[in-house]
Amino acid sequence: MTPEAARKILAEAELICSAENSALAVRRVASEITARLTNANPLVLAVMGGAVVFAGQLLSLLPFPLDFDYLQVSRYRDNTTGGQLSWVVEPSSTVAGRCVLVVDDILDEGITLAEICHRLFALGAAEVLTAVFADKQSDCSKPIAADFVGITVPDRYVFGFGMDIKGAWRNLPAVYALKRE
Ligand SMILES: O=P(O)(O)OC[C@H]1O[C@H](OP(=O)(O)OP(=O)(O)O)[C@H](O)[C@@H]1O
Ligand SMILES: Nc1nc2[nH]cnc2c(=O)[nH]1
Repeated sequence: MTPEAARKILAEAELICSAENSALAVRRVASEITARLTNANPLVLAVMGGAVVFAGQLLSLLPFPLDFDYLQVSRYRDNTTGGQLSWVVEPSSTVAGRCVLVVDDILDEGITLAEICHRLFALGAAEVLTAVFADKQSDCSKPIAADFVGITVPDRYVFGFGMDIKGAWRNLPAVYALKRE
């Protein structure tokens, strides 16, 4: 996408969650995770690339021992609707016997997070917990619910705070919804 096209998309978009409220949501999630996992020595796995902002901010707010690694799956690529899930990077650290905390930007249909949890249990994880920055409201039932949720977003395509629109605007500190067609 050209820089001009990216700027036009942002200019026409609707603010869903300000930078201030996004930061507050991360702090609240960090407190909830701390209360639950202080003594668990978890392996925190960020789902790249969408989790980059959430995971980065969250990690610095977790005041207990943990290991960090990442995995990568892709289902949307440059589209605004999901397709076939493909594994780009499998978890490389040893997950067997570990308490694993999966961190992702958004839970939409839930297919991505459900597949990741399934894979981690297959690799022998003792416990798998999930944290998403945004949970999308939906009338359809999802195959998984996240253990920790930052904000709820409407059933529209959203971007910012790690979430992209055709590769652009992961770097925004706030969350926006794409202009309605
Ligand atoms: O709940 P679902 O409907 O399965 O969608 C959620 C997934 O979609 C996005 O990933 P995407 O495939 O766009 O990859 P990305 O992280 O590279 O943007 C997002 O980062 C979540 O992992
Ligand atoms: N950027 C982005 N990625 C998604 N993956 C699943 N739903 C969404 C969404 O609304 N925005």
